[in-house]
Amino acid sequence: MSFLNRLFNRKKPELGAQQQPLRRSLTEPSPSSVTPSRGRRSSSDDRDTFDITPPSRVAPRGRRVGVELARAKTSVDVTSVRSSAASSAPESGANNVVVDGPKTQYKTLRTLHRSRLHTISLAQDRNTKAPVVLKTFFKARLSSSARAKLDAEVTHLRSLCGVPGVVKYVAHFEDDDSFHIVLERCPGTTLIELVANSGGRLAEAALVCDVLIPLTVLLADLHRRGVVHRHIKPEHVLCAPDTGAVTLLDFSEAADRRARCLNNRAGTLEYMAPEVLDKPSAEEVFHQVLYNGMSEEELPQYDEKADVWSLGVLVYEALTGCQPFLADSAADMMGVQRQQLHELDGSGTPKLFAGRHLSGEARSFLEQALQLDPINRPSAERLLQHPLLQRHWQRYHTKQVALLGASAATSDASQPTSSGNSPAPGSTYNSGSGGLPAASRHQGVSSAPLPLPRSEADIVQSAVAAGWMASSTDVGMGGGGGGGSNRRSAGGNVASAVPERVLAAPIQFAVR
Ligand SMILES: Nc1ncnc2c1ncn2[C@@H]1O[C@H](COP(=O)(O)OP(=O)(O)OP(=O)(O)O)[C@@H](O)[C@H]1O
Repeated sequence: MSFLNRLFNRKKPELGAQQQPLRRSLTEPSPSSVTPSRGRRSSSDDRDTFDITPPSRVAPRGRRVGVELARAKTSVDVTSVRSSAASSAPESGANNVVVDGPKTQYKTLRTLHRSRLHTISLAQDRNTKAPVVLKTFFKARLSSSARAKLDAEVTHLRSLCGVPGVVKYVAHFEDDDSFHIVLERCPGTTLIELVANSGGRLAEAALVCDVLIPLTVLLADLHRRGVVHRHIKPEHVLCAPDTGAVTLLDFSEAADRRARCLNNRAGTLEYMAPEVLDKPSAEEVFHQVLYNGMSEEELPQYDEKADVWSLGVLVYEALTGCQPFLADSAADMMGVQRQQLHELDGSGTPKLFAGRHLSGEARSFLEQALQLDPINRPSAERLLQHPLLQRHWQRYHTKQVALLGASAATSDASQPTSSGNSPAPGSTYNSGSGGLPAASRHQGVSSAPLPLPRSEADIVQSAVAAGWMASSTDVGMGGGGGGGSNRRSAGGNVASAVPERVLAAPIQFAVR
């Protein structure tokens, strides 16, 4: 489904003169750092992937005009590195496989997704009848580094089990041929499908309430735990607007900042932050450490702000139906990002926003999340206070409260039970959440009383005072917003201009 939708629904961005259309043919050699183009490509390894989920609904064909069929889903290959590199083999329970259950316990129902290395299937636990997702990796095709990544993924999934919004780990085990990870089957469709089924782009209110707020809440939580996902993209976000649940998938690239240095390029090219693009591949890091005697700490590093950039790309894509940055290699991508953000069209608008119908708030949000310098980019926690989220927060919360009521009326049976795993240590959302509905627990909605709704004037005034926007005319404007904020963000240091705690997010977080 997502392959078809990507193929037909996602329009190419309108390219500036400097940005060349991507028309790489399949016979054309790929750049060495990039996986070969075929099907829906993955970032994290050398898998050529094909999503074979049958289409459920298809977006209107009218939106497909001008689709670039050869638009690259360019991915960086980071798996050829040997797993013994301390830097690139993240903290993991490597080789310490715990067998949680036999394969026969799970009845495979339908294949969702297939790649050279693995198959993802819908399955059912024969004992509990619980629906699960089975990720099966073919051992013969796994390099040692791919295996190390797999172990790291399991380690992250286990340690994050119970964290609202993280796909829930159920079990993992291996047999002679394969390695299996069993996950809770999450509700909803991927964001890419949601966008496609909404006619090629999402309305701002729907995006913010159903996706952006819960996803930013989740990222803020992960970052407080030291976890950087490094693989945020629409295919890895499952959304269920009906229940308010948003689930983040694929922790194969996740890294714990407290346990290792983030110094290698990882993720999917289109969603990769500038400070990640210019890092060496995992193999190059391995080489530097092993052969040149460099220590991990000597290599340039990046942090969780990389996820904030990817979030910005995801939001742009959902609102416009186009990917903001397209290039064939990491080096090209850095140039494209700079051009799109810094080069102005005739009317003084950055090319990225030229001809885009975005509200002033949406544009301001994107300008912040897509700051080239991570120092100027707000944290996920800080973005929760952005006027774009503030404006829709009341609606988001009202919806959550309605779900709470519906859930309470039904029964207490909404307690998560499928995995039986204990909650993650230190989870801020586990205690006292028993009375919340699944969706609310899922997204960490507090049961604390709400503050009074903020008036529009309040939001505007605070946004201007906080430096999110240059003037009140930037707020709520259609057609790309005011020029003032463009000019500021192009050269200004927003971080230094933003006073602390000017805007308070209505939902309070326990910061650990
Ligand atoms: N727990 C889950 N519940 C429901 N659907 C899932 C789940 N896990 C994966 N899927 C579906 O399978 C697709 C592929 O999953 P995922 O992206 O995690 O695999 P992957 O190993 O990262 O594949 P790739 O590397 O090709 O992106 C998702 O886009 C989603 O549609």
